[in-house]
Amino acid sequence: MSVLDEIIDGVRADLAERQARVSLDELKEAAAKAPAAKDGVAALKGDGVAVICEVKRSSPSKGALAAIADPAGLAADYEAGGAAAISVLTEQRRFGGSLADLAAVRARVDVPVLRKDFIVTAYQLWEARAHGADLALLIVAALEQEALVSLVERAESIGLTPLVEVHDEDEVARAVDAGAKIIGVNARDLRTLQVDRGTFARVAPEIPGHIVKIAESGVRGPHDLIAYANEGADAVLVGESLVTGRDPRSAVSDLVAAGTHPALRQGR
Ligand SMILES: O=P(O)(O)OC[C@@H](O)[C@@H](O)c1c[nH]c2ccccc12
Repeated sequence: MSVLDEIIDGVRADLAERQARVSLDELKEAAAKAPAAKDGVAALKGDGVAVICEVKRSSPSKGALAAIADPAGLAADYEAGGAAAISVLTEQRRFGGSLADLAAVRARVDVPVLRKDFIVTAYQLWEARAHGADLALLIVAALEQEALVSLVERAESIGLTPLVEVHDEDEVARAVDAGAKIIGVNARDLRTLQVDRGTFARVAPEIPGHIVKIAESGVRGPHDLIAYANEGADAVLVGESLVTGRDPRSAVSDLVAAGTHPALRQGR
């Protein structure tokens, strides 16, 4: 069984517990009361390279990264540094996240918020919206095509912008067929947990021009952002290097400065 399969087994078990506690109707009521969803595509399409910053306590590859006692405070630092959006890991077993983290971050920042999890049912999309998310991650490798198509449609119908994650050319074709408007290319293969920073350069040319392209994982600092920008990234998604660094706000502003540098813009 791959790591991805193991993670999803755990996600399904936790999901069954929540479904036993909270009905879909209750979630829909909460979603109706949530602040209107922000436009995820617009937030990532400005001048320069948008920086999406992640609230991430641990990971299956590295174990514990940072305690993050105050996820909303961290998100506020990210926003102050110029983050275009905040990604909140809500998977509990391997990443140490929760829906409470998502709600806390949502209450604190104005930029769009992504629910980062292993979404396999529409119930989780309603949870995302009920806790104030604007975007939701859908991982192609975790879903049959039929499920992917229906989750993309459902996400959009409830106001969420799907961020569809791929890690090879075949998955790009599936994401495009499913109608993705934002595609994230994950340099980490979730089946093996190996990072290959060449993934974006290989896979991005397969993504049609009108689709927002995000380079995900393994961004250590401005030099990686610049490399991804030169390969056509509209945005980067950064977790580990921010949560393990000393000063997340200045680390984000260094990334944002690199991504808006005039020399970079000319080349894009
Ligand atoms: O911490 P990093 O290497 O900067 O990566 C962030 C993000 O890309 C990574 O957390 C991620 C990308 N896709 C995912 C899917 C599920 C869980 C986590 C992820």
